[in-house]
Amino acid sequence: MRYLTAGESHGPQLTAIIEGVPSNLPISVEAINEQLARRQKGHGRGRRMQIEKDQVKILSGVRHGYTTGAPITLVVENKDWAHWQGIMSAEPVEGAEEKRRVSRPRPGHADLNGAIKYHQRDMRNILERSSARETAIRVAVGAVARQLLGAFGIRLGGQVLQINEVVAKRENVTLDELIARTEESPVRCLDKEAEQRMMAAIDKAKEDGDSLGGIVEVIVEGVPIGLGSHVQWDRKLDGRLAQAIMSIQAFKGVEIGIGFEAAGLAGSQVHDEIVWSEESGYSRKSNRAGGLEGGMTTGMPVVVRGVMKPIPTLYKPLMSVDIDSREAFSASIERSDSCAVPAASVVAEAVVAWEIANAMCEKFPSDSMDDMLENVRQYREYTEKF
Ligand SMILES: Cc1cc2nc3c(=O)[nH]c(=O)nc-3n(C[C@H](O)[C@H](O)[C@H](O)COP(=O)(O)O)c2cc1C
Ligand SMILES: C=C(O[C@@H]1CC(C(=O)O)=C[C@@H](OP(=O)(O)O)[C@H]1O)C(=O)O
Repeated sequence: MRYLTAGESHGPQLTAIIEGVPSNLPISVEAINEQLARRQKGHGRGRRMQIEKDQVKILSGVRHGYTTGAPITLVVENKDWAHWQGIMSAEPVEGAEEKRRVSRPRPGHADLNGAIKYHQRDMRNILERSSARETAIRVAVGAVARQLLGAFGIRLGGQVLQINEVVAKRENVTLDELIARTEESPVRCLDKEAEQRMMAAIDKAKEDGDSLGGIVEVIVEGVPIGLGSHVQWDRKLDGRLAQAIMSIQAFKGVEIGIGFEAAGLAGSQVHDEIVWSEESGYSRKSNRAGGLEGGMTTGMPVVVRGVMKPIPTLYKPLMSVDIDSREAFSASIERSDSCAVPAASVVAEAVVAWEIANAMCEKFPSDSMDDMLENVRQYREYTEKF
């Protein structure tokens, strides 16, 4: 499968074209909208989230609730477009081009590098596309991938593990419990005490005109053994997951399993011992590898973490340079979130869902669900008996 997204933050809409989704997959618009609503929540979001009420429109590739095998077009409209029509118009509109021009690049955003690279004297032309508004349509794409995974009993959830200095205590919970409890939390965190401190830290940052980052985790259960491959660099699933997470706006690091902690431990403390039983075949005593070895799934839950840096736009801006005068000025202030880590955990789930679904489609014949369901069933039987 593959997909592309298009659309500006304050343009009329975001669009995605997905190709390669098996035919005869039931698609629920409501389930896509649920994911879109999850992404809009979270303590620390800015005023834009009160304007938008993200809803998907499916414009192709689905008929009467089922995929046909044709490319699927998804659209999420920007309600804020109403306030930006002249400024963002594709046709020239007299006097509108100069309105909301950005000439003072924000440190940490794409403004300056993009302006230089694309020969743009108005950095709005960079900001509009680099904006994480684009993650809305990626969550819609991820929601289609989730529905595909669901047909094979593969499920996933996510949580926030850290915001700024506040680290959540780890708890051993089932995936169902994780999903239910994070849904109730304004910061998508299981640890109630940490949740309160995270919210206080976000409020304080907002008051100070500052912003905060953090760490999110995604867990995928029910994945068959052997998705991805060891044979070629670009087929390694751990590498693809890392790219997917790093492609989310503001993500600066990725870990799989115990990740960076492995550097300080001996091999005997890291690798997961292999066991076999009559009922379930091969399994592991632990899952420090996060469900991936040699670029392939082990059948244990896939565990991926990502670190998000603090939001670049600051209401108390850092110093920058005006590209017209080249004099020192405070960076420009755009309406902004102060912390989007909880929202980003939903985005992380979406991009991970896509990569796992894509790996499923590569491993199994995937023109239609009919082919795929039968092949996955046979393969699971085979792996249990191996
Ligand atoms: C869900 C989400 C919301 C974001 N909201 C903002 C925001 O309101 N203001 C801002 O300056 N950056 C925001 N960002 C981050 C920027 O989009 C990102 O830092 C920028 O595109 C530069 O890319 P880079 O940080 O990956 O280098 C957000 C990121 C995510 C994932
Ligand atoms: C619109 C979204 O996030 C936006 C991401 C973003 C950025 O610079 O990345 C800047 C802000 O845009 P605006 O200035 O229009 O408020 C966020 O609101 C969204 O998540 O749907």
